Amino acid sequence: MRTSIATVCLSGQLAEKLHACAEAGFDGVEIMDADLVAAPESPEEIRALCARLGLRIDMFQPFRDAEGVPESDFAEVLRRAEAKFDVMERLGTDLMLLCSNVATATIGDDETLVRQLGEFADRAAARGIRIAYEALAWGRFVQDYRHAWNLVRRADRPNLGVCLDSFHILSLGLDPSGIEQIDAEKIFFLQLADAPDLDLDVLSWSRHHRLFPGEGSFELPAFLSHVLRAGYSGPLSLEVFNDTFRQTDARETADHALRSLRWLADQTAAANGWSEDRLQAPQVPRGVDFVEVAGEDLTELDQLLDQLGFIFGGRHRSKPVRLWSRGSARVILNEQARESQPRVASVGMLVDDTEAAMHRALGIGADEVFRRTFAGEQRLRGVASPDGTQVFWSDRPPSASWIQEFAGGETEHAGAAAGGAVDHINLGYSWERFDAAVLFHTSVLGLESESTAELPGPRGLVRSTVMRTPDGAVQLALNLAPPSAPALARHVAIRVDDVTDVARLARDRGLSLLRIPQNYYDDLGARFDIDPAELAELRELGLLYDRDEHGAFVHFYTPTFGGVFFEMVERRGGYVGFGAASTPVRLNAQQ
Ligand SMILES: O=C(O)c1ccc(O)c(O)c1
Ligand SMILES: [Mg+2]
Repeated sequence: MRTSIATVCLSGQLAEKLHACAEAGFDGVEIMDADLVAAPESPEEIRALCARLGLRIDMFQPFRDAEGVPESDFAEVLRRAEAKFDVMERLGTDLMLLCSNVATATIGDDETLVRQLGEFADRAAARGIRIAYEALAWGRFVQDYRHAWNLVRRADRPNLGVCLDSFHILSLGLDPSGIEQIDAEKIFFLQLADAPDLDLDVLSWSRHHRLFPGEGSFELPAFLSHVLRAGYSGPLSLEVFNDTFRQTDARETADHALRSLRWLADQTAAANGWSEDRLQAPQVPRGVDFVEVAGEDLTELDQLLDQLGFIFGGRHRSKPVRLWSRGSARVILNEQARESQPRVASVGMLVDDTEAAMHRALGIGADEVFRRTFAGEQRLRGVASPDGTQVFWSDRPPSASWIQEFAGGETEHAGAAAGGAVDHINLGYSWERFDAAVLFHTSVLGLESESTAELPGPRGLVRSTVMRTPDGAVQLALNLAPPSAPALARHVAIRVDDVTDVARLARDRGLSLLRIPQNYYDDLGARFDIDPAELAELRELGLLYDRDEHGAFVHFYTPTFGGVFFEMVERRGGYVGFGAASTPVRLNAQQ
């Protein structure tokens, strides 16, 4: 599989983009005309730079508004084209992307389109250039790839083929299986992009909201399967117009982009039983082994965990690290951190095979992390997620030999007796890293995106996407902070049998829970036909409440310590949500 990427995906000037693509490991690039026009380097210098970086210029793109024009205007189209053929010659690339006409077409009959495409191709042929014709979803007369293919077939020129772009095909809901009817040698190029489900005009959707494969809702492995079954063997190229990636560090985006292609190639190969491009299958986590909070001084968190009924599991024998547990929920407090603010530094995942999990992660392109260990200590293997939070793997069942490294606490039995488990972990991301985080959790951990909600907070809308294992054993909520708001604190939610009990215990031990306004309880009474005694108890303890068709959810939040807080939850019946309705109240209370 050769990999390529359109320069339009990245931020910066053209030369910077090319460096980023090469460093990430792409084989080639599609150079966007506008990027070249704005570059200080000549086409010859860009050509030399690409050669030095080992990047092939796979395509020059796009040429617009050529076909379907009155004959009197077509001479001008050809004059423009010749000027760009000159540029391509200087760049040393022979493939030009021609988009279907969106602006100047006034003639929509196929005879005219075929004749003009043929003439355009003949001019290109005289220069040794090939033309890849792409149906844009908002083209004036040509929007459907099957229409574009039909015109190309009828024009019947050896140097005229089609460019397939997953966005234009899947955004219109076209059946991609027709791709298999296209002659393999006539698929000149393939552009790949994912996108979220949006009810938006297709032009704005395409220009602002495309995503890398694995981050949106298109069925890209199925799409790519059709293209490969058709016999396409050219590069897999990413063309992602996205406001966020245009602003983020080009190096980071290029790495992120290549990971998305590795994921897609692997998924596609797996779906078809092909052995090429296969990675180690993901080790879907069976549960959370531990959550590590790091900070300079975590004594307040020792107190907090004690108030929440966690049992002290001891001190690490060689590091300033302490263990607390409640049922199967284990929290590690690590004071080796350089930064003073407490934060969620790592999450341990229980898997069947840690080596396989590591292999998978490295195959996708994640970066391995190293922790200093001493003789006789278990060396945990793991990788950094896009924002630096580390993910470690532990073998299941929790043989947890690392637990033996802690001494001086209560027995593990005491911790187990307290009862509890990690229900979910809520991770806040800045706007630049959110999509990369979705891809990381999809591709490395094998989690699936569930629902996305937008919740009003005092500093703007917070977008929240739930990702979980198919069996729900690991549930993460990925939250996207509004761009101007401070970083979102992260939290760990612990599921207990009786949250009311835990709240009373915590209060008796001196913990002040997050203060919930009385208006919230008045509103609860309006939203639900709730037993007055129960409502009074919720109000008295400061508990939050939600209900769905399966059951109820009762929960409370602790105050925030630096970048971390805890939530204690009780699920009654088969309640499946996360109490999203009370999130705006929580965000305001935390202000
Ligand atoms: O939005 C556009 O103009 C545009 C240009 C080139 C492409 O390949 C494409 O898919 C869209
Ligand atoms: Mg395209």
